[in-house]
Amino acid sequence: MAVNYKELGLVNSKELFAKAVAGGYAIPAYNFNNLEQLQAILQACVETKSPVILQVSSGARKYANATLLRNMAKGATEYVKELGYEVPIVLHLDHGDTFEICKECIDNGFSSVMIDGSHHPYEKNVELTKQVVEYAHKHGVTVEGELGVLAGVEDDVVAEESTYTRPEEVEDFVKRTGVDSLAISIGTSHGAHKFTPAQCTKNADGVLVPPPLKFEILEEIEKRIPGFPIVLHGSSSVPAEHIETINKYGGKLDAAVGIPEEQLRKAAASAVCKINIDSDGRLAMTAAIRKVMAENPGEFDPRKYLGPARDALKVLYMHKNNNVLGSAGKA
Ligand SMILES: O=C(CO)COP(=O)(O)O
Ligand SMILES: O=C[C@H](O)COP(=O)(O)O
Ligand SMILES: [Zn+2]
Ligand SMILES: [Zn+2]
Repeated sequence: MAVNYKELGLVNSKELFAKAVAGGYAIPAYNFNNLEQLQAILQACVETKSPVILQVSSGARKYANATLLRNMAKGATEYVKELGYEVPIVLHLDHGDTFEICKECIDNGFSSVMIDGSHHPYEKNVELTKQVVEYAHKHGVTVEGELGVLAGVEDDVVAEESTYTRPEEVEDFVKRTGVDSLAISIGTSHGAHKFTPAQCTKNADGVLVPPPLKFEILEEIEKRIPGFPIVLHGSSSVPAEHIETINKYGGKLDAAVGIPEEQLRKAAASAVCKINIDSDGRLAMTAAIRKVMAENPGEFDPRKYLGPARDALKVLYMHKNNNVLGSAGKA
């Protein structure tokens, strides 16, 4: 039996995006796969009074099970009330790649889906996206499409190099598909290894600074579809402190450089109204777990390392909402 998102207390992204574009901030889209990640996201968003998009990838769906996920989302809407502030929650499919997976999510309580047809030729992308939009809109579900390909790994697909979004395509794509938001490629990429040190320069403090995002492409896109909600994937900043902690306690993560927060702030102030962050959370969790494991080798109660991991995640998400995305206080 199909379950509509409204029965779970969720909202779609329509109104949140309109406010975010007008207000010059971005809604956080944080990926989750388990209980601790969900708790951290919700606690952080309630404390900062930020709307939130809970993102689930195909891999996360396989990992967590559709029935459990649906009930976790329902639990999320009740949990935030218990925490004392009812922030709006969107349950979003991240990188859906077929009509079938989008339909399955829509029928299982998701309030928003991404159909990522960007790996197909343009006309096929239009056709696939339009098919998803037609089904989704019948159920009040909002749809994110994508033009341009990000480098990095997404759901087991590895793109060696990015292909920037072609501004001359966006107007036609948005008109013909009816999508509610558009993910673009302007130099971000998925994963922790976005840039090699060789691609970066060192600033006065010795910090590696990667080449800037292609803001000129974003500006050109905004000119062609003014006020239309734009989404930025691959927006982890890869904090050096987490890399250092991971490596200090037995890990081996070399040469990981992400998107500087300054650039994300600039993007959030524009028509970019959804910023996707997953890798930073993975790093914060892993750093906390490695530290506990190394300092307490006799520990075998998962709560003793997942608890600190959850706390570290919460600190990270509060920082993003307060200082990077500008979403704090907007719920
Ligand atoms: O875009 C993402 C999820 O769709 C996540 O990007 P990061 O790997 O930079 O966190
Ligand atoms: O786009 C990629 C997201 O970070 C999700 O990653 P995943 O497919 O490993 O769950
Ligand atoms: Zn893609
Ligand atoms: Zn992504």
